[in-house]
Amino acid sequence: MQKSITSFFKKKSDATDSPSPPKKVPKIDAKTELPDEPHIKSESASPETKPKVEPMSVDSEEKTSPVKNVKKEPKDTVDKTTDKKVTTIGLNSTSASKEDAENYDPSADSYHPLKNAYWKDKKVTPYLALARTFQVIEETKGRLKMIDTLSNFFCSVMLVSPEDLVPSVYLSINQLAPAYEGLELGVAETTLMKAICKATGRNLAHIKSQTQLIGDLGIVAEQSRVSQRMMFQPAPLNVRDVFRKLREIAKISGQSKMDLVYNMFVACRLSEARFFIRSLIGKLRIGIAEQSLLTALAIGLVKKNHIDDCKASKVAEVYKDEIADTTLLLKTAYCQCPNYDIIIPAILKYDIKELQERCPMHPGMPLRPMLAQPTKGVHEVFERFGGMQITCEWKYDGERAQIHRNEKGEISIFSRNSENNTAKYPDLIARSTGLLKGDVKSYIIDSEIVAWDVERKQILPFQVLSTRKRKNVDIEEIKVQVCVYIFDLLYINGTALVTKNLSERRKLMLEHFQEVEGEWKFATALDTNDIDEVQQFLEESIKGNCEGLMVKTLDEEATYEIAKRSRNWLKLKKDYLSNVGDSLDLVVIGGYKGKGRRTGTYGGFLLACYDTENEEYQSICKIGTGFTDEDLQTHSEFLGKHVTSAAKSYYRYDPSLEPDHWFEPVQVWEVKCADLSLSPIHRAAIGIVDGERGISLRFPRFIRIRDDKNSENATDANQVAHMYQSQDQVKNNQKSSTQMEMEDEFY
Ligand SMILES: Nc1ncnc2c1ncn2[C@@H]1O[C@H](COP(=O)(O)OP(=O)(O)OP(=O)(O)O)[C@@H](O)[C@H]1O
Ligand SMILES: [Mg+2]
Ligand SMILES: [Mg+2]
Repeated sequence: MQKSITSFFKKKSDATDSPSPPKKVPKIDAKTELPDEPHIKSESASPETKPKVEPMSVDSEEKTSPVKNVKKEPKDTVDKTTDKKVTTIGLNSTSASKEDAENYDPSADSYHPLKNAYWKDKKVTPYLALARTFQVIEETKGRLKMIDTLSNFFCSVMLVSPEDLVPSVYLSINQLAPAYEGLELGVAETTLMKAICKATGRNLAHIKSQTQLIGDLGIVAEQSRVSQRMMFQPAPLNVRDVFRKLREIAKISGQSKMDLVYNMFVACRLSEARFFIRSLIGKLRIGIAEQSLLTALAIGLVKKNHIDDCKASKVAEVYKDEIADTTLLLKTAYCQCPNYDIIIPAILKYDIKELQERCPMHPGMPLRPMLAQPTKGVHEVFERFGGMQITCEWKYDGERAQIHRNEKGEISIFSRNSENNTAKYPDLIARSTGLLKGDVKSYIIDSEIVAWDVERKQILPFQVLSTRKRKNVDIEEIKVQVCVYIFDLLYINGTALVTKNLSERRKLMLEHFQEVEGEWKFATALDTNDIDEVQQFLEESIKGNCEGLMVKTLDEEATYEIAKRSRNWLKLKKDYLSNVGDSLDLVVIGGYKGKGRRTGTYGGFLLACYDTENEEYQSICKIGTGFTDEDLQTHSEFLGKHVTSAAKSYYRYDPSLEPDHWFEPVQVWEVKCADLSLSPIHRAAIGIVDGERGISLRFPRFIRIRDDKNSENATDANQVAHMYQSQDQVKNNQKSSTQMEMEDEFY
């Protein structure tokens, strides 16, 4: 263990001591070729090395639509706005030419989603059009431009080949199915390298060394294709076939998997090879996150609605309000129905205003959980709720679990993050019928799973739960027993309850379910509006091994707000009521090499919060406290596997903070601090509280890894601003404590 970390540091530190320029992605054009290895000439490759091309199935329409049958478009549809940058398509010509395909550019200002959709005659979206879209997105800096480009492509698909919208969307986020189904590609790089060798006649050592040099097998694959002359060109790929085949590849293994990859790869042209290979590796590298994708879809839809009276590039300005409304409706529907197979046909068929009712929640499909806001004491709770009826529940410190049962009696368990945790809890499934009372066919309950000491009949700390195995759990081998504390009911026997008030939901919960000692319990609750009783209940919750209380409205403003961090659920924690009120969950983006006792591991780290609006990570503090030696070993080993050669374009930081190594945004840590202050260096929440200064944490301390949160669920910039503003000293005199800011020293 120790050895591998030391050698990792040695290798990496060599690289950092004599910095080499960041690996650049070479621009590809038809003339770019990798230098041929001396013993292989691709054009005169021997018959053995020459790929045997087995073209994949071709859409029948493509085979049978002879150019002469394609109707000429009337001349009066000429798009006067089209400039030279984009090839005008299908206006005077009878069909899309090779050039149309190769020059396809949905980022051009003059792009017209209908006229520039060069595949409109065939109504089947070429994979090359999608690959070209990815290619221009990869070269685009700004997020808005990126979204706009994607929306242009989506709009074209909506107009001319709507059947391809679902596969296009999945391919854009590199998913094969809804995230909660957990169908993943992740083909090993060596398997892909072998397929590339076989298809291009290059040898493995060459492909490996090029990949090391360039840092991206996708680019290497593309360059290898460029220099390869084929005996005959297989039929062009299209989006729906590629998607279908990728799903197939994910489900099979061994030689047939390898063959399928090979058959697809030989049919790739130009940048198709790059993105096809990247899809298989599982990293598309174009940075389209879920929220950007939903926005792009919404804009695409508005562009489609106004295709006749507005140039695509102007739609964003002219129909600003409609875009905002559409985006909100789409994102809201996605929170209760995170499934593009359902949402996309619905947006194509119905008015967007009907989306929510057309895509209802149902068991088996996770919904985004309602979240709570922090408070710093009982007084703040009463200030907020005034005379409203409230209830206090113990706040259990385990793992959030949304437990679903569908009509067929199948149970699924989802994490806070909508990940499918069903395989982690076969014990819960085995005992799930004990919970039912009366006639229950389907349900969705909201709960917290905690580790349970069977002998002492008491709750165990979170740390114990986190040692439980995650995958392929065998019920006989379970060491950590769990008890589920149920606190809400969201769906029962075919009816969604989210629009009902908590008191009603709770009544139904008590009616349909029963407690089983040490297995299923209702969260301990107290309905009271007496401040002393709340205080006392808080003390009791701590004695009962809980973190504090959740205080919730019962009858007024008491619906279940999907995906919202609601003011109607307040957290009241005992542990750090003092100044900050809550811990933060932050993303590790960089590491500083340790000195002295910490030599050989990282000694400190750079942390960031996530700004959901700009989709960027903003530095918030350096941290070097709270780690055991073992923690540092574990972190260094894990993060060492996620080092990147440069900061991501979506990291915001001051150059003075430059760490020894940058990391991919792959891990979230829970961190406590003494307080938050304005900072001239850090960028968290910049522009929200102060135009030029961000916010940083003073005396940050590592608490634990948050495996149940992904980087985009990290504490958001708005939450940071809110936490800063609600500190007593800020509220009292609104003055910053910049001078007090200190950097931790790492030893
Ligand atoms: N009675 C309860 N009602 C609601 N949530 C509860 C209850 N008991 C425990 N919890 C847990 O408390 C969480 C809310 O507080 P917590 O500080 O743990 O949030 P978190 O997971 O860190 O997320 P965030 O900080 O984003 O709110 C819920 O997500 C749930 O997992
Ligand atoms: Mg928690
Ligand atoms: Mg928290």
